[in-house]
Amino acid sequence: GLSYHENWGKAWHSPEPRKEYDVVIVGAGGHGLATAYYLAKVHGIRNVAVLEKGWLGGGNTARNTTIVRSNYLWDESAQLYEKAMQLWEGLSQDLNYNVMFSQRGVMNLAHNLQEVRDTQRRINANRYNGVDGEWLTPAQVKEIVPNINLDSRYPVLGGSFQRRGGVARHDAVAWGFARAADRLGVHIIQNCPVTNIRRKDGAVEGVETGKGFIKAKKVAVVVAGHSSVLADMAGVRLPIESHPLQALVSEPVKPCIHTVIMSNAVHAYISQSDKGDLVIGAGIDQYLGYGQRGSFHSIEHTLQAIVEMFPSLSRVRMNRQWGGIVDVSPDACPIISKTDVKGLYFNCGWGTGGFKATPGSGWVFAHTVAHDEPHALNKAFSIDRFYSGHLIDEHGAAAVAH
Ligand SMILES: Cc1cc2nc3c(=O)[nH]c(=O)nc-3n(C[C@H](O)[C@H](O)[C@H](O)COP(=O)(O)OP(=O)(O)OC[C@H]3O[C@@H](n4cnc5c(N)ncnc54)[C@H](O)[C@@H]3O)c2cc1C
Ligand SMILES: CSCC(=O)[O-]
Repeated sequence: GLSYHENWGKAWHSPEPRKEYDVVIVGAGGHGLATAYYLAKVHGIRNVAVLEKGWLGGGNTARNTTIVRSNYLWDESAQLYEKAMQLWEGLSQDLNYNVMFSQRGVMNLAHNLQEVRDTQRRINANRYNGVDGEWLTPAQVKEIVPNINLDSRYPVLGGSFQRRGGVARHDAVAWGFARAADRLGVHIIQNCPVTNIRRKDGAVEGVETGKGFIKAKKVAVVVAGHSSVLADMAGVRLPIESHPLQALVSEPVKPCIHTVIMSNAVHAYISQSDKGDLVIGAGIDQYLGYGQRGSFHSIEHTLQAIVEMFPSLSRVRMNRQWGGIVDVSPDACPIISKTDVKGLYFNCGWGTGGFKATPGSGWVFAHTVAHDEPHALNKAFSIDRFYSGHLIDEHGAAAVAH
């Protein structure tokens, strides 16, 4: 370990890898770091290494628009995301690190009769699962969002509102989980790409990395957009497509958006950061790619949609645009699962919406790795569903259609 002075101010150590660990987690994004934390805290498994090819929290965890909600349609999804929501509500205290979770509400707009019916159905389904949600009339939408244009080419006929939803500081989530896991003895090893997953007699043996071979009884892969790359190393087939997903922020302006507003039909969503930037996003670029960038037409389409809903923002300057690589599954639901290789587990397929699940994803994945069996909350999200056909289609709740 480091002396007090060496360690002073460091949130986590940077150890050299041991030759062997009980569990190796590939990917130090929010989900991987949360998995390590809950393995150590809940299951007492501390001989764990999180291997990260770049810097911790540098992937989608650092690149997302930070929306947190749990108002998904199907029981399996609503219960999993609601577990995450409940963990969010105590996360800063648990990690002793302010993740800046701001429950300012999340609004999903309806622009035609079908969306009205689908949205009201989802609110009722949410209530069965103990997920808060209410229907807003257009007047109620306007009361919460005074500068919205209700009468654009896509008239606002109402919307759902989840008041417990909101936003969080994405970097702080990664830093909080990393610091807490480190203090429980987890090794977080950055600049350590996994280049192969070694197997023997149908079981995982360990991983080859930029820092040499590391033996492990269990390997848990949480690499989001690179999931297919890692799966290929282990001969595992995943029904995952990797697409660019872009977002952008404006110059800081005075507080004018006090909640999160999402529209599937107009195809954009917006919130305002504590610094005053308007945080804007939409759907994926339709081509497959591993570049953390996207096409200009996606940004243009998104801004047209935003100006359609908020004409008053038409002269605000955009400051930054970026992209991530999202791992989209056929039913817009995650795969949190054992595989046919003994001791090898995958947690992926979160697509455009996994940040909101971060604590819940880590919590159930840690259980799955510790017990070699899924928790009741992720049992339905096994890779086998793509063989059995028991999909859980959440494209409608994915906020901005993939
Ligand atoms: C622009 C954008 C906006 C989004 N907005 C939202 C939102 O508002 N709300 C929401 O819920 N979700 C949102 N998402 C989705 C969300 O960001 C992701 O689902 C979630 O962050 C995935 O977390 P993760 O830890 O699994 O992945 P990541 O944070 O990407 O972590 C995976 C890590 O694995 C590492 N890795 C990859 N290959 C290797 C290797 N071979 N060896 C070692 N390490 C490796 C990567 O470097 C990376 O650090 C958005 C995504 C993007 C891109
Ligand atoms: C990128 S979309 C965010 C969400 O799913 O709420």
